[in-house]
Amino acid sequence: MSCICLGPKRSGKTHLLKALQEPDSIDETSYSMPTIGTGIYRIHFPTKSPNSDKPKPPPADGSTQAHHHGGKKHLPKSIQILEIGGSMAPLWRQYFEDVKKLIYVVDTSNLCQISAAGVLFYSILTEPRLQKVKILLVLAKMDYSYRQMRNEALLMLQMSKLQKQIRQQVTIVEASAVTKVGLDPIYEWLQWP
Ligand SMILES: Nc1nc2c(ncn2[C@@H]2O[C@H](COP(=O)(O)OP(=O)(O)OP(=O)(O)O)[C@@H](O)[C@H]2O)c(=O)[nH]1
Repeated sequence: MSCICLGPKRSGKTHLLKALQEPDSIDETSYSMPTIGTGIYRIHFPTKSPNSDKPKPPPADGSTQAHHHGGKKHLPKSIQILEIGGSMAPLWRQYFEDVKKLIYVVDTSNLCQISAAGVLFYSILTEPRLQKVKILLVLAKMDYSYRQMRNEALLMLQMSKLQKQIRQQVTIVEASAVTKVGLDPIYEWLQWP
């Protein structure tokens, strides 16, 4: 799978992917079972009609191919993402072959586990097979977190130090599966090659 989603147990991966797949399927009462093993999600990118700012629903045919129109290259309409459960962390590396994009989800509302999340993140960034991979760091559950938590989370992940040492391009997005904050930049990141 060319796009994988990793992160510690209960960090919010399943919730986020479900929200990206079907925004209305998640609210503050939703619960996701721990992922034992892996899960596959097909995410359709919202499209904007020329006369409206409202995203249009995904195409019924589920088509995914990039195509050319009037000489202009169009972006893909959907992407498939493999989520690997946090309980599978010791086995994550079995899934690192042929990965082009990697989403790493951290629970920003739980600073107690963030150092452990950082250690796992570092092991991903130093993995030889992932040196050319584009990385999206999602600071999840932002609806639970107060404003300053973003900076505290990045500090505890030692991001400024890490970014000087690593070769990958890391994009950071604050998101919430409940309020849908951050979903648009994630769609954009996923859609662009
Ligand atoms: N308030 C809030 N709660 C969230 C959000 N995302 C996840 N949660 C809560 O956190 C729980 C765990 O989220 P999951 O998405 O299952 O976590 P996961 O990373 O897939 O966990 P594993 O399957 O163990 O790897 C959910 O059941 C929700 O209760 C969010 O954006 N906001």
